[in-house]
Amino acid sequence: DEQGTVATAATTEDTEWITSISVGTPAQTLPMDFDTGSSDLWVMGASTSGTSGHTTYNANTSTSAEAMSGATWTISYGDGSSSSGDVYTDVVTIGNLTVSQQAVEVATTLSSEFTSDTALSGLVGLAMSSINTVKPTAQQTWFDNIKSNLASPLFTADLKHGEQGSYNFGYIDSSAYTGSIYYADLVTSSTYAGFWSFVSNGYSVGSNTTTTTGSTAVTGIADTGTTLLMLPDAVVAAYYAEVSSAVDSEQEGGYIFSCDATLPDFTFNVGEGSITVPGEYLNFEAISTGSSSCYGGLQSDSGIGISIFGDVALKAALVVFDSGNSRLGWAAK
Ligand SMILES: O=C(CN1CCCCC1)Nc1ccc2c(c1)OCO2
Repeated sequence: DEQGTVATAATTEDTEWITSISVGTPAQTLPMDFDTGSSDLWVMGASTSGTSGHTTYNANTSTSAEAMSGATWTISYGDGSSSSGDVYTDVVTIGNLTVSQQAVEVATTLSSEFTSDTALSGLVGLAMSSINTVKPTAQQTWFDNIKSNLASPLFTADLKHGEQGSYNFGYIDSSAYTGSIYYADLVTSSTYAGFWSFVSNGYSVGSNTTTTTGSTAVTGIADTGTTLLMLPDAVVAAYYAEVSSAVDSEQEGGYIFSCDATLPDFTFNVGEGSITVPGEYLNFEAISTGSSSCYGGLQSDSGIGISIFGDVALKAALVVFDSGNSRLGWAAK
């Protein structure tokens, strides 16, 4: 009945959270992006071009590494980034929990988004193994491999605004949240199968004084690998209608507003309850260094096909990825 916890820390502007894992024997420590929106654990290889400045994984120096002959993988993400390569199995330890034969996908090709992001060595996919990209045989995620050893078949994400957070495996830390955990069942329809997906049946803009509420039902995914909160046009327009300086900028590819604007809170329903994202989380960053125009943390999901509750929303909550009960839990903190 194992339990584990691992610290995670955001890069500048809360753009991505980096979490260290150990791979191989002797252990190679790698800074990774834990991504509940995908299901491949991949690492930059020591001999891969474009990895200078990165910490990389060398299967040749790991006595526990074994090549998975004939296996390959290739993945592309919603932001247009991509990577591909071959596959080994090796020992992978996260927060003192060890999977002895984890599929470790080694990148031999990397898009520029990854070669230029020297903060990370790869990704730990934490969505369902059904969407793992390894061929000819899809591989299990690290979580699916460790799950049966855990006290409870779940993990939690506790990302924080501008400070260190944590991922816990096998238990819910009762001191990490306030009030109740509100649960929503996973959505199993084809578009959402494979993701930590749920339906939010309403939202409101602003704190309890002036609020506009909407009954738009939003079906989205809890995605630690996506920075922003990406919701349907109608919801996003209703939010920015309360921000007098906001405009939907073609040039910037989304809503921008005056950096000194006081932004309203954004509240979305989950099950019997709701989660409130503080207005300050919805000012993502200046559109350029020193600019007085800022880019919104809430943007439209048009063109994506699904709504995404990314880090802007996740850091307002303790989020429970409850595999055992096929549900997602959200609690204030
Ligand atoms: O691509 C991602 C997340 N992805 C996680 C792995 C690292 C690279 C970024 N999110 C995303 C998903 C849909 C999108 C989008 C971004 O921009 C427009 O549509």
